[in-house]
Amino acid sequence: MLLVHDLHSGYGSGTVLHGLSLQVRTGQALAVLGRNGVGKTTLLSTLMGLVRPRRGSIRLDGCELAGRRPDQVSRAGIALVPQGRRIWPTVTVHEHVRLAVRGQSWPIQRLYELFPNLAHRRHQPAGNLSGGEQQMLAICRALATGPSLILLDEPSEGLAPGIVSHLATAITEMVQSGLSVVIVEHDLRLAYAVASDVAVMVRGTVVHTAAVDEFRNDHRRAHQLLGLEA
Ligand SMILES: Nc1ncnc2c1ncn2[C@@H]1O[C@H](COP(=O)(O)OP(=O)(O)OP(=O)(O)O)[C@@H](O)[C@H]1O
Repeated sequence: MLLVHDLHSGYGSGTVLHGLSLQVRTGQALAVLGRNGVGKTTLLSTLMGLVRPRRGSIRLDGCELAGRRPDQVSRAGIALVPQGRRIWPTVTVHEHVRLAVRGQSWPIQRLYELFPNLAHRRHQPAGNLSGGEQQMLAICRALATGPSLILLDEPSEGLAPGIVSHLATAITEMVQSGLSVVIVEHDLRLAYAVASDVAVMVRGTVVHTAAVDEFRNDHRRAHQLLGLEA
C-alpha cells in the first residue's frame, strides 16, 4: 500500500504541492485528475524522488521513501512512465526491455505476452514504432524493473482513440495481476476504464476522492472540479 501524508514540494522558491495526502491500496488503480497546472506531474515526480519533498511522508508497504533518490525509490518498487515516453529512437525494442529487466516478477516473455505488437517488432529501433507502440514500450520498460506500484503520466497523450482502448486493456491486465497504479490522465474515458477510484487535485492538494462510478455520475461535482460540461 502507498500512503502519502502531508506532502509538500516544489521548484526553487515556489511551492507546488501543499500538504497533499492520498492512499493507494495494493492492486488498486487510482486516477489523479485535475485542471492544467494543479501539480499532477509534480506529484508523480515527487513520489519517484525526482523532486525532493520539503515535508511529509511517502510510505510504500511501510517503507519510508520521502527524501530517497530515484534509483532507491525504483529498487523499493515504484516505476514511473513519464509524460512524453522518453524512449531512445535508435535503440531496439528488445534492448529497451532487456536493459531495464530486474528481478523475476515480469520476465521478458510475460511482457511480450502483454504487448504482442512489441514482440513482433522487438528487433526494430524504437524510433520506427507508432506513438501507441512507443507508449506500450515505455510501460513495458517500467514493468521490467519489477515494480509493485507504477506511475503513469498522461499515457493517452497524442494517441488515437483505438490505440487508447488497447492501452486500457493492457493497464487493466496489469492491475488484475496485482500491480498498484497511479494514473494522471486528461482522457476521462481511459481514467474511468482502468481506475477504481479518483483523487481530484486543486492547487497542489487532493480536495476530493471517490469511487469512479460515484464520481462519473456526479456531473455537477466533476463540472466544478475539472471544468467539464455539466
Ligand atoms: N521543472 C519545473 N520548474 C519550475 N516550475 C515547474 C516545473 N515543472 C512544473 N512547474 C510548475 O509547477 C506547477 C505545476 O505543474 P505540473 O506540471 O505539476 O502540473 P500538472 O497538473 O501536471 O499540469 P498539466 O495537466 O498541464 O500537465 C505549474 O505552475 C508549473 O509551471
